[in-house]
Amino acid sequence: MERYKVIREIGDGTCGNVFRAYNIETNEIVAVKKMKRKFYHWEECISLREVKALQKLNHPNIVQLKEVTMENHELFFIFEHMDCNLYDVIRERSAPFSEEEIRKFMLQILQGLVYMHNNGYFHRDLKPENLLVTNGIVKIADFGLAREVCSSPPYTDYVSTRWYRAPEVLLQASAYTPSIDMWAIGAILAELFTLSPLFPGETETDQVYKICAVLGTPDYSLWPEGMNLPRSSSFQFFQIPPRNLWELIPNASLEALDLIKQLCSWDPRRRPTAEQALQHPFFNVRKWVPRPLHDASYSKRNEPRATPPRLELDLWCFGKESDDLDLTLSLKPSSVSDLGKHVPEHRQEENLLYPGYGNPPVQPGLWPLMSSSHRPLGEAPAMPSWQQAYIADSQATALPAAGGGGGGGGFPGSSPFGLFPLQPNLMEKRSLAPAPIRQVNFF
Ligand SMILES: Nc1ncnc2c1ncn2[C@@H]1O[C@H](COP(=O)(O)OP(=O)(O)OP(=O)(O)O)[C@@H](O)[C@H]1O
Repeated sequence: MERYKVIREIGDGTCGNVFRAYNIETNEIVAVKKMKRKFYHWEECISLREVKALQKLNHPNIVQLKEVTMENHELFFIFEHMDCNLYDVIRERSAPFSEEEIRKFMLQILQGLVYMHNNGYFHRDLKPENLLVTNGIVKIADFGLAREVCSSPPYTDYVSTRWYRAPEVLLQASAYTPSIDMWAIGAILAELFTLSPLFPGETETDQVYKICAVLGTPDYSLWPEGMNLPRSSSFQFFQIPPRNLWELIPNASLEALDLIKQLCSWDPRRRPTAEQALQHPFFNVRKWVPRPLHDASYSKRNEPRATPPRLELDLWCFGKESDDLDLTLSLKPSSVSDLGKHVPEHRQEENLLYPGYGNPPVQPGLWPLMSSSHRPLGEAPAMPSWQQAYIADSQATALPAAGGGGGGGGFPGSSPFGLFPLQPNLMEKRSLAPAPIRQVNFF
């Protein structure tokens, strides 16, 4: 370790202290993570999950482990240095991120996650603190809890941060899948919009309550397997109707709300995989511009916005011909003029992508939602076969071999997305509160 000179401490985690340091031979700035526990054998060190996972993972959106060193029974990881973590970035914001900024963050995180899941690992502790940022580049860090998908359940040592913990983990499922990472991604996506955590539970029970308060109480139709989890029988589910995500996250587009809703599905099998999430219309926004209506008020761009219209989302237009089977989202405004006021103010070049822009309207604005899975409304996205096999026997089943991305349930050229209708507006509007001082608890 004499090759490194510590500049200052930059992180104090559960497992280690992290320091900004530089290599005195090369002057390279690095992050040194000094593990808190002592190690007595080198074998102990190299069998650590963080080492095993990071040795195998090499991706621009995964923090790079450069070196592992043991000295006087102390273990040091030398990482590429990143400027800050996403929690710091969120905390320092005085105004919400634009959707474009959020899209850029999410794109990178999901790309790292696709790579990781396709290589047979899931993270199990995704949270803003574990997403490191330098000049807009985001990298996934802290693989201390990363699990090989082929390791055998039960997973008794799980200790992920509560606010981002998936319901199946809270309800003590003994086996779970990479979809627990997708739940965390949904919570993080929502937080990027509001700058506040979506499910800030103070205890495990409160955590389930907070989830119910947003998604509504689950039942057999929403999550049949969930009702039989060990803790479900002893657990008093709070009977709470779902909230309208639009009200909770007023600055998010319909596409973003839909992605959050799908990622934060009670049933892990309804959550899109990372690969599927990347195919969601949220990442294709320029292709899915709503058709502007012929409404004079829309052209008055500088006028203050009226109260948002009440919109009802619906799926329709299932034709009988195979070519007609793409899902189409219809906006059903309470009045045409309401919709005109609601239509987002896309920049000129975005509007140009919509064929027929400027034509007199003949029908409400439509977004095709790129589904060729032809599943009925409300059914879970098609589950990749590896995930089915994994759940089927609750035993070790390795993910398909890594590589450019083919495995892990991706559907190049198609997407599993349909929209679940947004819930009725049941509760009062939550304001955009400044990010709270975060207390992160572990069990
Ligand atoms: N490569 C890095 N570059 C810059 N900062 C880093 C780096 N790695 C970690 N940090 C900082 O240190 C903090 C703690 O790091 P890390 O999460 O790896 O430790 P931990 O002990 O495993 O933490 P946790 O309590 O989340 O399990 C991070 O949130 C981040 O702010």
